[in-house]
Amino acid sequence: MTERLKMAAVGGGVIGGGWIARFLLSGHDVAVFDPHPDARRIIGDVIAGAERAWHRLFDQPLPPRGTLTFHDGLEAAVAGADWVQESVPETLEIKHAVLSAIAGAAPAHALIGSSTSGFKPSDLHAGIAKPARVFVAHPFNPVYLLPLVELVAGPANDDGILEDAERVLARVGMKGLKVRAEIDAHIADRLLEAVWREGLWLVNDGIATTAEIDDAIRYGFGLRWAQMGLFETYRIAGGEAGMTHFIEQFGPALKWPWTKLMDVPELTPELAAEIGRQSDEQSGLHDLRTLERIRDDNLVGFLRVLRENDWGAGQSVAEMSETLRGVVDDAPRADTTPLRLHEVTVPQSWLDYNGHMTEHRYLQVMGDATDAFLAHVGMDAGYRAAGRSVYTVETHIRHLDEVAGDARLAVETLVLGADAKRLRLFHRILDGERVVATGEHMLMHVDTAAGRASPFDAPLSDRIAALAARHSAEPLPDGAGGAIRAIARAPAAAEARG
Ligand SMILES: NC(=O)C1=CN([C@@H]2O[C@H](COP(=O)(O)OP(=O)(O)OC[C@H]3O[C@@H](n4cnc5c(N)ncnc54)[C@H](O)[C@@H]3O)[C@@H](O)[C@H]2O)C=CC1
Ligand SMILES: C[N+](C)(C)CC(=O)CC(=O)[O-]
Repeated sequence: MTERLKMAAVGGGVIGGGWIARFLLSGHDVAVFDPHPDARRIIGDVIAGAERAWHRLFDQPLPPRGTLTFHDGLEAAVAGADWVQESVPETLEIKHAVLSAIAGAAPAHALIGSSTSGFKPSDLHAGIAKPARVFVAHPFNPVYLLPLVELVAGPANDDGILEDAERVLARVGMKGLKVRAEIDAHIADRLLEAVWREGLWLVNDGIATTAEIDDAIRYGFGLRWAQMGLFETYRIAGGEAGMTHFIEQFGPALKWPWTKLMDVPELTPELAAEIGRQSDEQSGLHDLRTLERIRDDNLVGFLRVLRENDWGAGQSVAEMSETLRGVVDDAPRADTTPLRLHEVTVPQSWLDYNGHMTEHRYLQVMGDATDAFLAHVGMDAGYRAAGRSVYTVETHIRHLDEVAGDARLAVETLVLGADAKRLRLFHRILDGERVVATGEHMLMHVDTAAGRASPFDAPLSDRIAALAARHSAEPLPDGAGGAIRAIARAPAAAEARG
């Protein structure tokens, strides 16, 4: 049984809303305090966008959402919480008042993270009577998609608090990065501020528009940064001689007066208005929700590729996918007959020239459903590392109906038979109520080192046998055991000539 955590969110704006969505979609309960009169609607919109993005990111059933409650007072929201996330405006006065109230009302074991972008833990602690449980947990927007959280503690914190925080964050798919020492703006905002400062100068000096600066990022180095960051990218840029050569070649330029990093242009009303005008010209054809959707779809695409390549943030997504499977396996629906273990939203890139899901994607959906089944019966990385796996030796697919982009597909799975070494699975792909395909698959258990068939190991064999026995009470599904329909073959060439 996976323990459901009790989360509290104080502040539910851009960042608080993102935390709330991530917690809920991971299956944990969230209690919210935000005095904004529209807080429920604003948070509801963020959750809807986040759920849409998660359906595109994770090709599997999501656990039932946790319970969301709104409270009129901060004390009621944080009562009984395991984790409280503070995301109120970035003003030290407000942070002190709110964090003091949280630390006074939350249980002694609660972890209290502040989303602050720039304040050090000691800045926060200076205005709090009970600072030991309050630390910096700085996320990135959109919080429900980007895994990073910078974790910073100060001298007043309990020992080991960041390690505890890391463990909780891993359960909601986030990567805690412990910052070794307190500094203003942690690590990432130092870097972001440097680029932001330079961007403001380039607009101020009339060198580039907001759109041109964004193009300079998104068509070039921004793409590199998402997957390798700064130093690994430059190591490669040093060629065969590597990083040392890169520094020799480009290091001296750092002393040239290229940048204006120590200064910031006067943010006059005129400059702010000009940046606003350029930004409207660049992005004003899309409303905020459309821009958020475009951003989320692009991020999901990157994350999916990084996951396929087992690289960077994609590893966090893969780990979260396993965590979510665990949560779903605890839910009653995992025991239904037939099993429903796999769901996927059809990306536009899966469509063919007819505008329908192309044929090999049907097999991909079935293959992923088979993997979900194998995980369900206990075939995990440890089992495979011990030299045991399954190979598919035969497949018969019936393509029954068209599937459009963005369709949410679910797969029902029956065990039609099993013996010591073989497993016969039957999948039905459903688009709502419509059966759009069926697939029947024979899988062979193998000893991968010896390269030959071998019996399933216990307890996998017992779980498969139990499911096979339960599923044998079901009528044989339509299409099971079928072969491709015969049509008359053309006469042989010689006969045709005669
Ligand atoms: N917006 C961003 O890109 C990022 C912001 N952050 C940090 O997150 C925190 C929040 O920023 P945003 O979400 O952008 O601000 P926001 O203005 O969107 O949201 C702040 C929310 O706090 C609520 N609030 C105000 N006083 C409150 C109180 N006393 N108790 C409870 N709720 C209260 C407001 O009603 C509002 O909904 C800040 O510390 C900021 O530095 C961190 C990462 C990125
Ligand atoms: C602008 N900002 C300092 C609030 C940005 C962040 O803190 C992180 C982000 O999401 O870019």
